[in-house]
Amino acid sequence: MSTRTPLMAGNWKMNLNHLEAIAHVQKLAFALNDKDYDHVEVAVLPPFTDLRSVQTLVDGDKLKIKYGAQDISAHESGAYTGEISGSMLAKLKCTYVAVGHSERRQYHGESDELCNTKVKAAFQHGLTPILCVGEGLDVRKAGEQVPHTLAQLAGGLKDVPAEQAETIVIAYEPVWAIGTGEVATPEDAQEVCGAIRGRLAELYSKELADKVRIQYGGSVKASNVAAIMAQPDVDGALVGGAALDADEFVKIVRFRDQ
Ligand SMILES: O=C(CO)COP(=O)(O)O
Repeated sequence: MSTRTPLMAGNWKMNLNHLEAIAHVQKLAFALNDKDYDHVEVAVLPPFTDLRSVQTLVDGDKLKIKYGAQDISAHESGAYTGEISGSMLAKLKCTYVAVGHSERRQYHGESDELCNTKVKAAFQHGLTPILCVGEGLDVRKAGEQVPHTLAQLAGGLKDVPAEQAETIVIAYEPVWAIGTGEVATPEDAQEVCGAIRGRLAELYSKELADKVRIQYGGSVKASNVAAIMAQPDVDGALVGGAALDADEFVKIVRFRDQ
């Protein structure tokens, strides 16, 4: 029996301004009750411009919802126009930061090397990286999803010490299943999430691998979350579109009831 607490995280992507963010988090806070948090952790990853508003709400009302950013600069500070540093995110009491989301890799050319620097920057500031990995459709069609994803995993974790790596969250997000309505089957998700855990055991130790939470992401909704969560190596979901609907996201958090 796994002792890993599932992490249900909403990646809002470039949606919801800071006023909408407040309304959305208030809806989540109103709908979720203490019991919901007994067996699951809930987090939102809003745009940078929303973080201060979300922090004020979470702090002020002592909410159990955690929050984080969708990206982090590889740099510390200085002349890096448009970048947001780890220390800025830590100052806003972010818990999580997504690193290497496929949309960053695809549209902003982020390499495994850059993701590795960002993972280290996150740890340096006490943030927990959610390292996103996963294959595109061409790789899936060639049957190369496991080696492809494991190479991204190893690249992102290069030279990351065990005491940090054991706290990381890995999000397996097959690119062909993101925003397409095309959800991977629970068996597809398990195949790669299981392989990720196996590689973590090789890179570090079995004990460490057993502690790391591995999320699945890609068209997760209330109607498919339970089957995905039933897989032994899936420890949560990174939810895009469905996280923008508070009622739907609450149902995802309550995956045991679905
Ligand atoms: O990219 C995702 C989460 O990071 C998944 O997005 P969708 O849930 O919209 O497919």
